[in-house]
Amino acid sequence: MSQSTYESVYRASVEDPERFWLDAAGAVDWVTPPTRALDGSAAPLYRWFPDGELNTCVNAVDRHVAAGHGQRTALIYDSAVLGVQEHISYAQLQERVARFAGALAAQGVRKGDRVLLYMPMIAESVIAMLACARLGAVHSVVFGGFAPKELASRIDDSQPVAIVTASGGVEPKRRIEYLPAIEEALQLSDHAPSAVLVHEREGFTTSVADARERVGAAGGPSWLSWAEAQNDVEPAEPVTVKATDPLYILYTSGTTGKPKGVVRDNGGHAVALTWSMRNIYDVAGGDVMWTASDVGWVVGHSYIVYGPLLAGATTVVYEGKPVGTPDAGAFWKRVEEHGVKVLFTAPTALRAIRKADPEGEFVARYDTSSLQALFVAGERLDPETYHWAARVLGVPVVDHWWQTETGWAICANPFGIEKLPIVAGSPTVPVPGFHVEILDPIGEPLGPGEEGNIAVRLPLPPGTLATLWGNDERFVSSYLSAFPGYYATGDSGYIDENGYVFVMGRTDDVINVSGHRLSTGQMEQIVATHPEVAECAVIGVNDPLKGQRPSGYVVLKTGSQVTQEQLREDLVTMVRSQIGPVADFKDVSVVEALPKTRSGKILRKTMRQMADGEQYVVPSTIEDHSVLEALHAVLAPKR
Ligand SMILES: CCC(=O)SCCNC(=O)CCNC(=O)[C@H](O)C(C)(C)COP(=O)(O)OP(=O)(O)OC[C@H]1O[C@@H](n2cnc3c(N)ncnc32)[C@H](O)[C@@H]1OP(=O)(O)O
Repeated sequence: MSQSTYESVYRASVEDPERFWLDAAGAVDWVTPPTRALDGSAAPLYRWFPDGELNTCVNAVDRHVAAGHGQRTALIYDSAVLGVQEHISYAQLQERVARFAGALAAQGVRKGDRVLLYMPMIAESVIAMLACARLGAVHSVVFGGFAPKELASRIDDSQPVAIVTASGGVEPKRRIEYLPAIEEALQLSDHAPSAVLVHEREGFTTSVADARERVGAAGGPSWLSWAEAQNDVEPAEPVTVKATDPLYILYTSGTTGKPKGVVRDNGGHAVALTWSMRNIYDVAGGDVMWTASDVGWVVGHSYIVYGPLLAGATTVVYEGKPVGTPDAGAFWKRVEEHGVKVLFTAPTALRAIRKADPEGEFVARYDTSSLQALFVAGERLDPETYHWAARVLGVPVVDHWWQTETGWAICANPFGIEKLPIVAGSPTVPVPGFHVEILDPIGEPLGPGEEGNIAVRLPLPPGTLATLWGNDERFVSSYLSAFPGYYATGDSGYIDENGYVFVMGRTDDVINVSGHRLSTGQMEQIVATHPEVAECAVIGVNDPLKGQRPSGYVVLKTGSQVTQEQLREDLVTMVRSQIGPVADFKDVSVVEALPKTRSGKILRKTMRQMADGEQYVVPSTIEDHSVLEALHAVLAPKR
C-alpha cells in the first residue's frame, strides 16, 4: 500500500468497491471468511460480507495474544482527576474481558441481547464493551453527561437485558453519582432489565447495597457489584456471530426528541476500522494512539476502543480535561509519558488549551517528539485554531470529517497512503469508499466551488450505519429519501477544483456544542412546555470556545409577570434536567415576537445569521418586517 497514491486507492475503491473491501477483509481474522463483499438485495439497505462469520473481541484482543503480543500494553488508564494510572497488557485484557463476559452470561446475556452501558472514562468501560462483543451481545453506551430522561428513552428503545454502570464520574469540580440517575431512568422507562452491574468506585455516596435496599423490595432488576457479578463465574469463550449481526447501537440526536439508534455491524466495522488505522492514521501494532474524547461518543467507540485494539496498538483512556486538570499542559504531559504517536481530539479542546496557553508555553515543558500527527474531528476546525496548533506542536494537524452514522471518516488526509497538502478549513479529500458529491436541492450534481448538500453515493462503505435500531423506515426516511441513491449527510459544503471538501454547516436543526451533537428542536420542545412561554425558538449561535452554543428566544404569554431572571433559571434547569448538563443551555432572551413567514414558519436561519453577524437576505415571504427590525438589538453580536 505504501507505493500507492491516494488517487489510485480512491479510484479502486469507487470503481470496484466489492473487490476493494474483500481485499481489505483479509486483514481480519474470520471464523468463516466471506466469499462475497456486498449484499444489495434489499437496496437501499446494504449489508457487507453477508456470508462471513467472526468475533470482534477476538480480533481486538485474543488474536494479539495468540500472535505472541500478550505482554504488549493494550490500554493505559490515566486519570488526571484522581492521579491514578494503570497499564493493562493484551493478556490481562483478555483475562478481564473473558471474566466480565462470564459475569454478563451468568446474568442471562446471550448473543443478540442488548446491554446498556452508562460509564465514565475508566478501563472497565472498555472491558464491558469488549465483553459484550465477546458474547455477541449488542452494547449501547450512553454518555455520562445525559440526564435520566435521555437514559430512559434509550432503555425503552434498546430493551437491554442488563445495564452496566459505575458509582459515578469524576468531573473537575464535582462527582456525579450515577446510581440515582439509573434508578430514576428505570422509574421513567417501561422496559426493565433483569440486572444492573455496578463498578463500585471510592468517594461516592451511593452504593449497590443502598440501591438494592431501596429498589429491591419493589422487585425490578437485581443489583450486583462488579466483584459480586464475577464471583464463581467461568470466563466466557468468544461467540461466533455473522458479519452482519449488530455489534453496537449508539444513539445520536435527530431533529426530533427521539434519538436515533445507529446500528453498527460486526464484520464491516472490523474491516473498515482495521483499514482506517493503517491508511488514515498510519498506526500499527505497538504504536500508541490516544483519542481524548469519551467512550459515549462515536469517536470513543471507534478510536479509543475498537480501532487501536484491532490494530494491536496501545490506547489511552483519559479521565480528565484539556485544561484545569490541573493545567493546559495535561495533553502534552501524556504525550511525553505514554509516547503517543497519534493524538486525536476535538477542536473545542484545542481552543480551550489555546485560550489558557496562547504561546504554547506548556507544550515547551514536555518532550512531545513521539507525536507524529494531531487529528481532530467532531466539529469544524477553524483556521485560527489550526494555525495555532500547527505552530506550537510542529506536527501536521489533520482535520477530518465524520459522523456518528458513518463510524469513521468520510473525508480525511489519508496519512498512511499519502500525506496530502493540508488546507486550513478543509478536512481534505473523500476517504476511499466514500463517493462524495455535492447536490442541489433537487439532487442534481453541482460543480467545483458550488455549495450544496453533501451526499455520499450508495452503497456506503463497510463500518457505516447498517440501519436505525428496530426502524428501517426511519433509516430510509432520515437519510436515504432526500436524494435517491445517496446517503444525505445533513451537512452542506462544496468541493473545490482540487477535490478538497469544505464542510460549511448543518442543513437541519442539529448543532454542535463543544463537539457534542445536540438538537435545538428538542430544546425548543422543552422550553415550549414552560407555563409562561407562548412560543419560542432555539438556535445555535457561534461561540469562540464551544464552536456553537444554544440560544433561546422566548415570547411570553400575554399578561405574564415572570421576570427574565426567573424564566432563565427555570428554562436552564428544565433543559439540564431533561437532556443533561452537556446541553449547555444558558442563553435566554425574552422578545416581543418571532419573525415568521406568512405560512407561520419561524425564520430560524435568518435569526442565526443575524446573531452570527453574517449577511442575510430577508425572505420575500416574511409576514412582518418590523419583527425582524425589533430583533436586531437582541440578536446582533456584541463586539
Ligand atoms: C466525529 C463524530 C463526532 O462528532 S463524535 C463526538 C466528538 N466529540 C467529542 O469528543 C467531545 C469533545 N468535547 C469534550 O471533550 C469536552 O467538551 C471538553 C472540551 C473536554 C470540555 O469539557 P467540559 O469542560 O466538561 O465542558 P462541556 O461543555 O463538555 O460540559 C458541559 C457540562 O457537562 C458536564 N459534563 C461533561 N462531561 C460529562 C460527563 N461525562 N458526565 C457528566 N457531566 C459531564 C460538564 O461538567 C459541564 O457541566 P457544568 O455546566 O459545568 O455543570
